[in-house]
Amino acid sequence: MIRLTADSPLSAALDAISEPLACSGVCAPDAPLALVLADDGELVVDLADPDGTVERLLAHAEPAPFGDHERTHFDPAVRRALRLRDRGRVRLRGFDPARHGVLAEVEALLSPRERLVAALTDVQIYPPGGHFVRHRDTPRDGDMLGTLVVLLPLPHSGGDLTIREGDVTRAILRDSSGAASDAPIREVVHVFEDMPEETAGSREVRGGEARTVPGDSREAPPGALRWAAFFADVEHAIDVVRDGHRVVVTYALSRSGAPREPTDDRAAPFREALARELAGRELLPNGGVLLLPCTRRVIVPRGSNAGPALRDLRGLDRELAEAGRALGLEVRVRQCVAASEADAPVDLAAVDLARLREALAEPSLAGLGELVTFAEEGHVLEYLAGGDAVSSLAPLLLARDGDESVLVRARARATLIHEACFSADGYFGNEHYDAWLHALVAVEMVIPSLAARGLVEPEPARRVRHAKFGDGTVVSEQRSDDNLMLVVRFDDGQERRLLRRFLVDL
Ligand SMILES: O=C(O)CCC(=O)C(=O)O
Ligand SMILES: [Fe+2]
Repeated sequence: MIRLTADSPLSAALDAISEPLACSGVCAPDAPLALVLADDGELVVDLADPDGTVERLLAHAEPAPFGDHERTHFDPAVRRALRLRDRGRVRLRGFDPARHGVLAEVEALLSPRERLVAALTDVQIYPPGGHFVRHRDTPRDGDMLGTLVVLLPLPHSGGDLTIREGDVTRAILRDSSGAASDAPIREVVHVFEDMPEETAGSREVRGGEARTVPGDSREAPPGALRWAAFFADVEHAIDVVRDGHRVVVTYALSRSGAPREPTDDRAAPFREALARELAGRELLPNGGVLLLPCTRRVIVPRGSNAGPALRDLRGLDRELAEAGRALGLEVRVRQCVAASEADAPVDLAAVDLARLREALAEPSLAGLGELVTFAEEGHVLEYLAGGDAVSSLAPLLLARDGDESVLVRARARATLIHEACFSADGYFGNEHYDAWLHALVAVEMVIPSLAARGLVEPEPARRVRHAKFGDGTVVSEQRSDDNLMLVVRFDDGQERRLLRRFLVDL
């Protein structure tokens, strides 16, 4: 197994591509805002009477829980918020993610090849002191890709929605205190993983790569809606609300099955580097498999026997897989296990090996069973304690000897399959999960040998002479008992099998 590190052209090309994680924007409602309840009228969002609005909402609310493994808990230290009792059946009048073009924006960034659908899942009210600690959203099913949060225009301060990736935390949805006053009404900010902190969450866009929705750039009126969308596996948190009530409507964003044409060629630098490598002689000369650890997790059903497919890859990972296919390579997905993120030191005492063993025994993770032993022997723990900069066990665990190369990816957001097993500061979904797991995967690209790539020089023809048959070209050599025989195609067109000693080299 070979590790292609950051100084290799492929790894360098990969790491130079920035990965979008989230986007946020502002848009105007197209009707007076109201939450339409399933069978009990509607809750009007009255901008002239925010207190009355909140009071009406609270009358229909219940405490919001969070999920911890197979249990659902209420604990204000983790999540202090209320939610509408009718939440799954509520409709928001005045805004629709598809109608307002928000869905199209999110697709362009987070799901370039597949249309998304947005399902309203929750209406949450954070009172003063309300918050939600760092967590990832519990997948509702294998199609869930991200979360869209729409902030209702009710005055409050604090309660920023922040995302964290690697060691960078940024606000993607801020309180309404004046923030929207000079915002163009339809401008959308794309948040890239390596976007400098000072531009994050502001309206500045990153040179060339972020797009602004065409259209008017009027001042945002006071009733504008601010929204943010992010991958569901991105860690996020709601800071403490200082004053007022923060009210958000959240939508699950799921893959719809309908294809979409990508609007940008994000993977181009990698595809071009790979094309150059395939034309050269260094990469897997005897053929083999190139492994790219993914940055986004995929969602697999617990207990399923089928591993993830290409379609299950998210964001840039999918684009990279398609880049391999565009070059004619066979591309597959391999499940793997990797360490917790390097910047989040693992509390070794908190590691629950029994849980890890249980997770790895999942049929969908078949083949990873030996890792249980690996973990039990303490290797995983040693590795985690080492805080390897690559933050991935992938290079250690994925590859078979000999015919495989692992591309080391600086931003492989490698996390244990069942990160609850290893997370020192907890993993909290919105509800408990009982059927779906986040899993780390790698893209496998089958690299043909140099010969199959047409890069092997044909052996120069070997000419011989026979006293009777004249000159000919050696086709093959055969050993018969102790005699060396040559098969020769003579210039008269006949092939003959003759003892070596009756032939002279020319
Ligand atoms: O309140 C928000 O902005 C997001 C809420 C959230 O993270 C969740 O419901 O999982
Ligand atoms: Fe969340």
